[in-house]
Amino acid sequence: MRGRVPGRTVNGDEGRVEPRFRRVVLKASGEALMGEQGFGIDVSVVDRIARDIADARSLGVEVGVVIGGGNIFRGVAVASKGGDRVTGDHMGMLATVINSLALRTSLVKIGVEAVVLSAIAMPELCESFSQRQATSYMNQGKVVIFAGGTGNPFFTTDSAAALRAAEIGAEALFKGTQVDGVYTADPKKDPQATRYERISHERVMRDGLSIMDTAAIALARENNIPIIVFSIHEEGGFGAILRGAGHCTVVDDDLADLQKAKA
Ligand SMILES: Nc1ncnc2c1ncn2[C@@H]1O[C@H](COP(=O)(O)OP(=O)(O)O)[C@@H](O)[C@H]1O
Ligand SMILES: O=c1ccn([C@@H]2O[C@H](COP(=O)(O)OP(=O)(O)O)[C@@H](O)[C@H]2O)c(=O)[nH]1
Repeated sequence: MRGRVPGRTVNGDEGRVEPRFRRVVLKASGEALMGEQGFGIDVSVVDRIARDIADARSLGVEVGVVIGGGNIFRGVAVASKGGDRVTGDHMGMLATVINSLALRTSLVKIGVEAVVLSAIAMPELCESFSQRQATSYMNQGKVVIFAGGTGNPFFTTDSAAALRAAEIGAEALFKGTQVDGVYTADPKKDPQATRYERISHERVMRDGLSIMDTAAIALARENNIPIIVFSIHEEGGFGAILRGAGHCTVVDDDLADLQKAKA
């Protein structure tokens, strides 16, 4: 598989590719939503991510989405200045609700049915999360946006994404982030870092490759969920990977031999 997630060409229809996964969770970086602005939401970025999700839906893939809140607020920012971490995390979780509402708007605008289910009850804005309701909506082909993270402080939206992926029986967790995969070291700090095409959950944790928090990776591993790390900035990247092409790192314990790839 070598870092690729092969789709299957449908018999007698050379042009059509059957995606490998039927149900996935996409974790979209909150930070990415601010585009060039430095803060908040750049609607053109949200619209573009919505188009990529619509593309995945057109392949028949059921998509759940978790969006981060780093473009607006992170709890550690408060804690690092001596503030209350729990309140800061509550603010961070509210930021993810703002982003989720923005994504729902962009999806609905292009004709994709989408619902927001929040881990924190705010009935005037959206429905509350329940596993049963989420699964029901996914079965109906709606895009389900999981807002409010896990609903608990001291967690991240990466953990929320792994949790929701396990709850709804997703076959893969796509982490759409600032970089195009998992590297031997942080590529933003080490220009010599090289990208893995495939690597195990175990190795990511053992080598401290901080592409995702350890709790999220451990949860995905325990539930045999592969993590596909790719760049959320690459237009069409999500769909390309689902079709068996694209640029990513596959994190999966089923992949016996670990290979370092050339970038
Ligand atoms: N070994 C690594 N491979 C890839 N990225 C890494 C690695 N170590 C640290 N990073 C950094 O992790 C960042 C992604 O994590 P995070 O900030 O949680 O992103 P997100 O905004 O998607 O939640 C990347 O921008 C990258 O600079
Ligand atoms: O289950 C969760 C998920 C998120 N957060 C808070 O929400 C912020 C935004 O989420 P995250 O940092 O994961 O966003 P991203 O890095 O993906 O933009 C976090 O920093 C936390 O403060 C939290 O407390 N619990």
